[in-house]
Amino acid sequence: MNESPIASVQNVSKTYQQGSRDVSALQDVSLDIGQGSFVAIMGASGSGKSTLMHLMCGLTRPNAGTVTIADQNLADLSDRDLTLFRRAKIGLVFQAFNLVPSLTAQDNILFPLFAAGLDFNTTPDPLDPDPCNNDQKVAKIAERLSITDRLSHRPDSLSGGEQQRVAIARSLITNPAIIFADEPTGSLDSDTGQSICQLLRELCDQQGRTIVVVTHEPNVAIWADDVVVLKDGRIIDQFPTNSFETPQALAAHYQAATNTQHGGSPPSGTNGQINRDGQKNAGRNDDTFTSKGSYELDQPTAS
Ligand SMILES: Nc1ncnc2c1ncn2[C@@H]1O[C@H](COP(=O)(O)OP(=O)(O)OP(=O)(O)O)[C@@H](O)[C@H]1O
Repeated sequence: MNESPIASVQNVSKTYQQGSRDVSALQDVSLDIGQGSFVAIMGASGSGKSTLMHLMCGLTRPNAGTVTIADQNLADLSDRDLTLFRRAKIGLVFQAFNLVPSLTAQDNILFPLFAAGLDFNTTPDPLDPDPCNNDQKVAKIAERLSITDRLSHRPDSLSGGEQQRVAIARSLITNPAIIFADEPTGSLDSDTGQSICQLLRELCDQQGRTIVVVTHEPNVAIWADDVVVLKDGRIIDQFPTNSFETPQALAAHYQAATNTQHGGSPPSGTNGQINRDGQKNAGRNDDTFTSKGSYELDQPTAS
């Protein structure tokens, strides 16, 4: 990684309070994500994937360690400023799409722009070399995502794949520094899921987008550049996907990593940005928290 990472997690630990018990979700995790890379975070249920993603999104704060996104240490932001930062700099994509049912696709896509206090009708997007107003911006993104003819439709008249494309368009509208996708194909059939993966890959390759995907699925992870494996709140392995020709081969390596106490064989091609540690049992024992689609969404509840 030649330049400073777009996302940096350093020695981060997160413990949840559950009644009188402490539940350790992450232990001394360090991870750097380079600008323009596509990273998949894998791990069994309860391994800490969503917690790590929430920390990087600023949806929750660590008990120890630092999270830096686009050169901003999130600990230096008040809750309000953190919300504003998240709206402007971070794109979120969810398994359940989380579109507002009463809004058209066009208005769903535009929503984060207004939530972030941006308006390309009055102030051109400084990050876009081709100045355009709000509608032109939506049109441009929609064309890239092949949803131009769906913009006037509400979510209930869109297929699952189209809804996820709208959700990805929504995540792009503010030109975020990084896009986080939590099980983005989890509600889709396998072919549609693969087309969404291909789209994410193209956004990375063609537009230099930085993409972090949380997934259980090797056939999603194989589209990434690198896979980070969590087990019991620790990173136990990190490997580039180009060593694997098929999702099955990737799955075999992943299984080997998670079945051994300290992870799989030393990852080839790692860049020293990942700390790998042994395991510590955290266990999953809380049902007050749902990792899928339960985030603070910065958008209105459907009426
Ligand atoms: N709000 C919370 N309160 C108490 N414990 C929590 C809370 N959130 C997560 N945990 C616990 O932290 C650990 C990590 O949870 P996390 O949701 O990050 O795992 P995950 O890998 O994303 O799981 P899944 O794949 O099932 O979504 C688990 O033991 C979980 O029970």
